[in-house]
Amino acid sequence: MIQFDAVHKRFPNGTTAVHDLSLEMPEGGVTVLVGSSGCGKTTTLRMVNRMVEPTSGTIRVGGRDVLEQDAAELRRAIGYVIQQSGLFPHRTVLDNIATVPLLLGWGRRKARARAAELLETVGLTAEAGKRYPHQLSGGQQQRVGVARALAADPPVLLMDEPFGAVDPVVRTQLQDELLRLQKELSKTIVFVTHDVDEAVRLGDRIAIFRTGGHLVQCATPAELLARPADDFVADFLGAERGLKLLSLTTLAGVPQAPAPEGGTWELVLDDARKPQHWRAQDAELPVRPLKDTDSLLAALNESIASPTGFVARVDADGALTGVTSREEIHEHAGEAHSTHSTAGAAI
Ligand SMILES: Nc1ncnc2c1ncn2[C@@H]1O[C@H](COP(=O)(O)OP(=O)(O)OP(=O)(O)O)[C@@H](O)[C@H]1O
Repeated sequence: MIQFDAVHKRFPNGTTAVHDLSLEMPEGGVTVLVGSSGCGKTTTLRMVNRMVEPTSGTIRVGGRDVLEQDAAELRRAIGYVIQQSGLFPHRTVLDNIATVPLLLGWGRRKARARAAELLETVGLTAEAGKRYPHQLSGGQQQRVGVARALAADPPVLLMDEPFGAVDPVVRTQLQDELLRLQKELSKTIVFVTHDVDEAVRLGDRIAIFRTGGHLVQCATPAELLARPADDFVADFLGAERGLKLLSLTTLAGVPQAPAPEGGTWELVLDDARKPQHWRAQDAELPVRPLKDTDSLLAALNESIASPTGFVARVDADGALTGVTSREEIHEHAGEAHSTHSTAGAAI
């Protein structure tokens, strides 16, 4: 969908922001651009909709060279979300969302109806639509930014650190929302972030840049974590690279057994067989039951916190299906790691 072919960007002051970039961003997927500050992520993103023009090389969107298209038209066909949401302060939320449809000549009624529909899609109430941007929280403003970018249903979305300015809890919620929306909409998304965890969570592919606008590696999150191309990538991914890899593997294939009885600690269930807590003679400790869709990393974490080393496993309704031991989780964690590390090694 988006193709960079030998793209260079040198600013008039002599700074090379992007160096000989060849990269394909697949249709319907999320490509995350990461790297340290000043490595050319934003410049790369902004060349897609011609907010920055390349010095040389070709960028194609949907097979068409962006330089051969009218810049304003191109921009209207590409959604753009930035960190500070970029909303117009003197327009209501609903009118902000309706901006591009109005520019496209949809007519006020149709544009507003579309905006109202999108408010709901991004989890905001109709009442929020009547407010002005400053009357919303930072997280809500970011949701409006996403709704505005989606308004004309563009096939491509460019997102430049869209969740960089909100606290970690809201950030996780916004990431979840984006993943949910993406399942429905399958947009081609280019997403810039500094945060490796965010990249691993959201990316179908991750492109890592280093200073001077050099692309070092572009791969799926699992490939990248298991087989970083060089020390720069390994350092960038951090010392917990192995643990991050476990966040990509689910508990589904890990066996479970009936909860043990008669030991020091007992798993207490309610009438619906939902785990409540671990109980000993004169102590109670919390339990965090896990579903098959939870990650091996969450399981490892819970097995360390559990007084018995057992993780309680539940079905979709939260009822106990069995337990898994710390040893079993360790063994599967090791296997998951070696599978990812050796997969493709023979290619
Ligand atoms: N308009 C400009 N004129 C001159 N130099 C620029 C311009 N825009 C960006 N640069 C330089 O180009 C390089 C890449 O900038 P860019 O904003 O693309 O990096 P980035 O990876 O997005 O950084 P950050 O993560 O800090 O946002 C930097 O050295 C920056 O100072």
